[in-house]
Amino acid sequence: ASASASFQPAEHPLHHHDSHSTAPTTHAKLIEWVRAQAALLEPDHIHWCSGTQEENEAMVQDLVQKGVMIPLNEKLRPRSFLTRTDPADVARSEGSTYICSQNKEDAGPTNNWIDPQEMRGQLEKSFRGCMRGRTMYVIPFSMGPIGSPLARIGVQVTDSPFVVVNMRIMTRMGEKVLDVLGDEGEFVPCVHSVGRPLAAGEKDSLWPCNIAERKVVHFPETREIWSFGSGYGGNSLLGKKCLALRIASVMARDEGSLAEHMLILGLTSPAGKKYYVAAAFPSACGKTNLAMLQPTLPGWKVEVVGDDINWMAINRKEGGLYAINPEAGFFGVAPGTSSKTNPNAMRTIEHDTVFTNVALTDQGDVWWEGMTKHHPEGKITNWKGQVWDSTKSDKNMLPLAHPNSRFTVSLEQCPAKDPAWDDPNGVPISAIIFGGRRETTVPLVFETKDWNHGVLVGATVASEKTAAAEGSDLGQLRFDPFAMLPFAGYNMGDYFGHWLSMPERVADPSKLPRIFHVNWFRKDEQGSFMWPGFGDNSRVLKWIVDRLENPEDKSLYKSTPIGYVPKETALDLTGIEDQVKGGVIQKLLEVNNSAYLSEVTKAREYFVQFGRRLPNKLTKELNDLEERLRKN
Ligand SMILES: C=CCn1c(=O)c2[nH]c(Cc3ccc(NC(C)=O)cc3)nc2n(CCCC)c1=O
Ligand SMILES: [Mn+2]
Repeated sequence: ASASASFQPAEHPLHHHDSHSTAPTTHAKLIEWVRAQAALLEPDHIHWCSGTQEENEAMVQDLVQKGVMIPLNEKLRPRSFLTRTDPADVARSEGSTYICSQNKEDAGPTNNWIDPQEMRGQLEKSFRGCMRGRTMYVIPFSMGPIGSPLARIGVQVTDSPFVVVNMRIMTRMGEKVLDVLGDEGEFVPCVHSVGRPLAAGEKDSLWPCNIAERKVVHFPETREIWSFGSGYGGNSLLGKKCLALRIASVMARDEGSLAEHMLILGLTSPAGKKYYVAAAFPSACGKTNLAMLQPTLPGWKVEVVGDDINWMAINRKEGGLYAINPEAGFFGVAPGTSSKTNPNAMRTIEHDTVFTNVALTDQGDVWWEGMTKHHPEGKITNWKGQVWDSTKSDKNMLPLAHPNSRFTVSLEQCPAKDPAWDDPNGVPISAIIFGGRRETTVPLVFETKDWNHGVLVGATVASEKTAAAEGSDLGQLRFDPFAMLPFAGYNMGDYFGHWLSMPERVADPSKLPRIFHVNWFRKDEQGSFMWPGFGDNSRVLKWIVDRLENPEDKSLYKSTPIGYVPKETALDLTGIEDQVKGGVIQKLLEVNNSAYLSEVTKAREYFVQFGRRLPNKLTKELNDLEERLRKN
């Protein structure tokens, strides 16, 4: 850890407190770092989290008693709770998220940057004394199975017990991590505060936060994370986006591995053969739904290793890339989740789940838009705590659940978890899928020609701005390279370069995963979706497996300027013939060269911002694509 990198606090004696749990006796470096934070933050108490069930129950009871966590109906949803945030603290705050590398160019044009010394001054002002009247919880946590060679350890100090409860679900947290850390072990130092010191006797609010001074700051060279003023998910559970993506992507660049915003799923064919697939999608593409897919194709099985983050490293013994899900839980978007769209998610959250900003029924259960076709009967309390009456249907109380409302639940209790979900050695990745949300132009699925072409496709992942989001520039592309736009911890041009460097790092490049692109969202002239999606996406997964198994089989694909596209006869459409009849499949698999030439133009425009940091190999891939499109 870069304990020394934290502020040089004025030498305050560490307040001697009746800490509820005992501080570790060894781990000198960790103790020193905690002392330095306590001297800066000036908490009234320090509590070293053990991670035990007893400790968790005590914290939950305390939060229930305060009204921060509302117990749900014990019969309908046992040991589950609802928490409402401050309406101003409902999502990641991208505008106040910073990558403070030594020099601005290393953060790159897609990240906010402030001079690190300037930022340290700002943080010093915000953090000094901010935990007065509160308890500083010390959370040792492992991202990845404890002791796994692919895992990384962090230690977070926070003044939010709600954060502790959620970190216990989302990470491997507590004393057992310290045993692995040992005396000299490296850990990522994470400092978090809601930014609301309490005066003696002052009553705490249900959701303390400090929106005016909210900031989430990363110092990549020293691998530090500082988050102030927000209690919300991605801003406060620092193992997730901050460590597992922004800091880990910098570590991966330096170590020759990959830290990606990807789901990992296990796919078993009717023949009983098992493949592991990773996939990156921009938001609103249903990444969690794919991770837990219930295939409609008979005999096919999908099991989930992870739905959000993927750490892949070269396996020297076996060759190729092996992946772990560094997380131990799901922090899923609730709206749109139903027994139709994701039955496995609905079964996972039947108990021991923490819900944030969903609606509360008069039965004491949760509800959100899309869970059922219609609002449930009776009175429902919306995410702001206002009571909505289905007979009056007052519009300005909608939506009842916030669009970014979440469920926090342990992966352990998912009925579709893969047997290797927590295998410390990771799982071998056979295919990487990139996806976009495109109503036009992009076919249902295609395979890229080789790794470098695959990197170009990853770099040009995009979603059309949906009517809802952007009124005017409909059909405009919103690029989200590798779905990492808010999460790459360094210059995006260099990030592309790192992906392009992988073939030189492995002994046998043919063992690298094959790269595909999918698009579930094509619409016809009437504006209806052409592809049934959901469980029927298993037909695309089957084609991908067929391609992995029989790369020479010419009946499976046609070669096009953008890559290998299924021959229509190569897609197993058993049972959905009616839904895709009348030329729909031909449209879904068609490659329109002139339409793709405008894709090339848009990509060139997008890449201008990376200047000389854009790898030449990527420019070459784009030029080759353009040449192929012009020739045909
Ligand atoms: C594994 C599933 C992936 N997937 C999809 O494959 C998918 N496809 C669509 C578009 C669509 C919507 C409705 C229907 N059908 C009916 C009956 O409404 C079909 C396709 N929406 C989809 N969604 C939901 C996106 C918002 C998060 C989705 O998650
Ligand atoms: Mn995500």
